[in-house]
Amino acid sequence: MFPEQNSGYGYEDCKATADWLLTQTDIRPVVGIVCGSGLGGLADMLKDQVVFNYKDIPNFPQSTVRGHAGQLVFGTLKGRPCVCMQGRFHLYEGYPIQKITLPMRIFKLLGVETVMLTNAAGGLNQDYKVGDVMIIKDHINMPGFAGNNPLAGPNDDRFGVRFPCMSDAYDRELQQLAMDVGQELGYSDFLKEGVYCVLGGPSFETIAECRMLHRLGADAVGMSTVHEVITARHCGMRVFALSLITNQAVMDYESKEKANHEEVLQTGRQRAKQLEQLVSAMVTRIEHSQNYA
Ligand SMILES: O=P(O)(O)O[C@@H]1C[C@H](O)[C@@H](CO)O1
Ligand SMILES: Nc1nc2[nH]cnc2c(=O)[nH]1
Repeated sequence: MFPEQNSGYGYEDCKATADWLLTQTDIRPVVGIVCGSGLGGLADMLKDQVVFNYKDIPNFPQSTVRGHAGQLVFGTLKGRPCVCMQGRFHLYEGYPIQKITLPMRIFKLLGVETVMLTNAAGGLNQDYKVGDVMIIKDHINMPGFAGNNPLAGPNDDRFGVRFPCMSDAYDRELQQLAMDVGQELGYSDFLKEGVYCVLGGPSFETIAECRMLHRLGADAVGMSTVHEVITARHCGMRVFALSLITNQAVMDYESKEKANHEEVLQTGRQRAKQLEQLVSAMVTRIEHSQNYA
């Protein structure tokens, strides 16, 4: 279950991949962006792009899900050097959890300081509507309750400590920045803040499961992000994450609604432009160790 040395996920493997990427481009990213299902258009915001197919990057997994293009895009966003994953990996694709999160460690070794993650999620909070954008303030890691945590196994201190704190996983300044920027852009009507719960997928939830998750304090449910957040925090990157509420979780036996991936992708397309505006405006205002003004 745990990665052995030479498993392909260790420090040396991540370093080899990061070093290889750094020989292929002069861009030295300080922001890393992860595109959720149907949100790959975020990568199109980058200027002066250098694009790698995942299949050409040593050690990198392959995207297998529709709506996840499988490209790593380097470029600049309003002058800030960025790297963007156009396609992420999920537990249900069959990858070991350490492989799903490997890109976070590669981000770190590329010099990334801030990670911005996006996902598509089902809304559990009855005040949420399809198309709302939920700024994630906290998470519930259901697979983690069963021991499925990306940090399980030997700890490599070069990345971080054995027992990282998660009560500050989601950077509060960045949450506030998102709210401020969202307000300036006129997005207040569809901006929310809430708790994201990750499940393993790929099946969507039953009605009883949705009711249970809601009672436990989750506002939205999905199949990603949390493993990446844990790994990113472990190695000391700042984290911002948001969910696009692509569908309403079915909570009622009378409902005719059925969760489906088509609706997820369709909602992504409808909100794409506003999400691009929000993320790009935030990127220009995040402070980094170097000044790009
Ligand atoms: O990568 P994300 O979390 O955005 O993808 C969600 C979860 C499933 O992969 C898919 C279901 O439609 O969207
Ligand atoms: N688990 C889960 N993931 C999603 N991704 C987008 N919508 C949903 C949903 O309703 N449930």
